[in-house]
Amino acid sequence: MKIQFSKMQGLGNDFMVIDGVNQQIKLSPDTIRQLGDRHFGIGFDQLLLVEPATRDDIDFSYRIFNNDGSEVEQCGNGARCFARFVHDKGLSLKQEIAVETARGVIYPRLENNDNVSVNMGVPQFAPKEIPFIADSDQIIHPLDIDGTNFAISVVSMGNPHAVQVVADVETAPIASIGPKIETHPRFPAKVNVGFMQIISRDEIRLRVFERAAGETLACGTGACAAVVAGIRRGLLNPLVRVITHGGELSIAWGGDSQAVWMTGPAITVFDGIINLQGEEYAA
Ligand SMILES: N[C@@H](CCC[C@H](N)C(=O)O)C(=O)O
Repeated sequence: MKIQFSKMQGLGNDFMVIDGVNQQIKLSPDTIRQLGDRHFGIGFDQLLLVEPATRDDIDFSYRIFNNDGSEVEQCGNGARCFARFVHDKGLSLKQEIAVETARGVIYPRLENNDNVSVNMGVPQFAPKEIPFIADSDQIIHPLDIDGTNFAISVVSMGNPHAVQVVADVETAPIASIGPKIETHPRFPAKVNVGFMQIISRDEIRLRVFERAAGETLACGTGACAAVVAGIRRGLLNPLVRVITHGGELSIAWGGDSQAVWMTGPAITVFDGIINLQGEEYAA
């Protein structure tokens, strides 16, 4: 079975994007892991599967898999690449698209300057995947790691994030503390771990140790979560420039029950065809 795909990236967070509207695709977690391998496969942080809408009021469904094969609820950089993909492949002529994800509908919009803006929905502060946080008014939660308390803010952008403020993202212990927070027993569904350095009320530097994927060059939902956490902590203005190792995003949030807006690039690197064996690839 041959599968056509595009390799895409948003700020260096990279994706294998598959048209599941015109191709019948069924991939096992094992296969996704193999495809995601940077030496033996195509290599990506996440695989995005574009599928037909299940309802009349939306345009597409969109499924997201980390490169370990696990399916996740949301992906910000992926949402921008998804919008660029359906437009460039002629699957939709609309400038603004309604897309169903595992955790609600989001609305990517193609801008005239090649950027994509996405209404990422309303953040949540006592997400159901983090049962110990019953009080959404509590903005900072202590988290014990090997006897040291880390002051984290928990934000769900559909997927879970634990954000902390650090003095310098370049020297922050991402590789050692990231996995410990990701797999901390207080996060039974695991968590994406954000390290945010406040540069000013309008600008942050951010590194994210992503759940299942490890540190990526940028994380879109991580940027939304960090800005929301910073605004709730009284450290940031409603419009913030987020600088990552892969480039910059603009994140806007008006507070309370308002949706978060994310704006940034979405780039196609190449198109490809992969020849896969086995019936699991042909539905
Ligand atoms: N890179 C993404 C987030 C992908 C999913 C994440 N690793 C999770 O497990 O929730 C983004 O840009 O948001």
